[in-house]
Amino acid sequence: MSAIASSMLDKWAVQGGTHTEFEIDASKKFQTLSSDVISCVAFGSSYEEGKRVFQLQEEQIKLALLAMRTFYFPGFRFVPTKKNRRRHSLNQEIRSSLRKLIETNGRKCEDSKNLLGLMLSASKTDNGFKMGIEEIIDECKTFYFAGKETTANLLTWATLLSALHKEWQDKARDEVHQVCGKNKHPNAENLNATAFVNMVLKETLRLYPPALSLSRTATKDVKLGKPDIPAGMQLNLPLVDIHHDVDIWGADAEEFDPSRFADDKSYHLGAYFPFGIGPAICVGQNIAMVEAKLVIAMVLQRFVIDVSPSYVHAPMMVMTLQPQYGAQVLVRKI
Ligand code: HEM
Repeated sequence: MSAIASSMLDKWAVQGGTHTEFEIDASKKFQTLSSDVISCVAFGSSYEEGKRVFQLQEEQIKLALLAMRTFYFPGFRFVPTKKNRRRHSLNQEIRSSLRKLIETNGRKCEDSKNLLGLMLSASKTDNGFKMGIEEIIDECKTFYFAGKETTANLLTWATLLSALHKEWQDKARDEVHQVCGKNKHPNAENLNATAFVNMVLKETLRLYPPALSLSRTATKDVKLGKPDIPAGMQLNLPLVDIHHDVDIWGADAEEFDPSRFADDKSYHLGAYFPFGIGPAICVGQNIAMVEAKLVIAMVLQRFVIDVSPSYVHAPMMVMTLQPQYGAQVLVRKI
C-alpha cells in the first residue's frame, strides 16, 4: 500500500514541475489509487489489469442509477430494450474479464494470503465450504466495487476537509512528522499513534459517509417501538441524516469538528455507523481505515493542501457520495 501511495505522490511532485503550488483533482487521483490498492492487496494484480473491470462497473453504475430513477414494472428487466441488452452484455464482459484475471493471477496467488489466494484454496477443499469459480467471480465483483469507490471518496472528502480546516491539517501533519518522521513511510506500529489523522477520518465519515443509506428487508413480523413492521417490508436506514442529527450531535452537527472523536470516543451503534451495522457490516472496514490513514499521513508528510478557487462544492449521490465537479485542491511541496 505504501509503495502505491508513494508512487502516486512522486507523480504529483513531477506534475508540479518547478511550480511551488499546483492544482490536482484529488477525486481522480484517489480513484486510481484505491483501484490499484484493491487490485494489488486483494487480487495480486495491478490497476492496469483490473482497469477494464473498473470501467465496465462504472458504466453499470450509471445504468443502475437510471433504472432506480425509473418507474419499475415487474419483469421489465427481461425485455430486450437497448439498455437492458447493454446491462446483460456488461455483466457478461465483467465476468469474462474476471475469469481471465483469475486464470492469470490465480497461480501466483495460490501461495499468498491475499483474498484471491484464500478463495482459490477454498475452491480446493473438500469440506462444506468449497467455493466454485462462479462464486469466486461474484465475490471478486463485490470486492472490486465495494473496495474502490468508498475508500476513494473517504480520501477525497478527508483531503477537502483538511484543506478547508487548516488548523486540523497542521495538527495532523505535526503529529505525523513527530510519530512517523518526515521522509520514512509510516508503518503499522506508528500509524496507530496518529490520533489526529484518525479523528479527521472519523469526522469525515460522519459528515460525508460514502454510503448514504442502508436497506434491510424484514424477514418476519416485528414491532419496532410503536410501528408494526410486516415481514417482507423494505426499510431504509438514512445513515447520512442520522450522522447530521442535531439531537445526537448537538447544534453544531453540521460543523467539522474532529475533537468529537478525541480519546477514541465512540458513539451508540445506531448513531454512527459509516460501515453499516449488524451481520452485514462492511468486511473491508479495517483495510479501508488502514489505507486511509496511511495515504492521508503520507500526503501530509510531503504536501500542504489548500482548496482551489476552481472547486465547486456539490456533493452528489452516485451510489456513493461524490463531489460532482471533482475535488480540485492546490498542493504545495514541503
Ligand atoms: C471508507 C470505506 C468504506 C466504507 C465507508 C464502506 C461501507 C460499507 C457499508 C455501509 C456496507 C453495508 C453494510 C451493511 O449493510 O450494514 C459495506 C459492505 C461491504 N463492504 Fe464496505 N466500505 C468501505 C470499504 C470497503 C473495502 C475497502 C472493501 C473491500 C476490501 C469493502 C467490502 C465490503 C463488502 C464485501 C461488503 C458487503 C458485506 C456483506 O454484504 O456481507 N468495503 N461497506
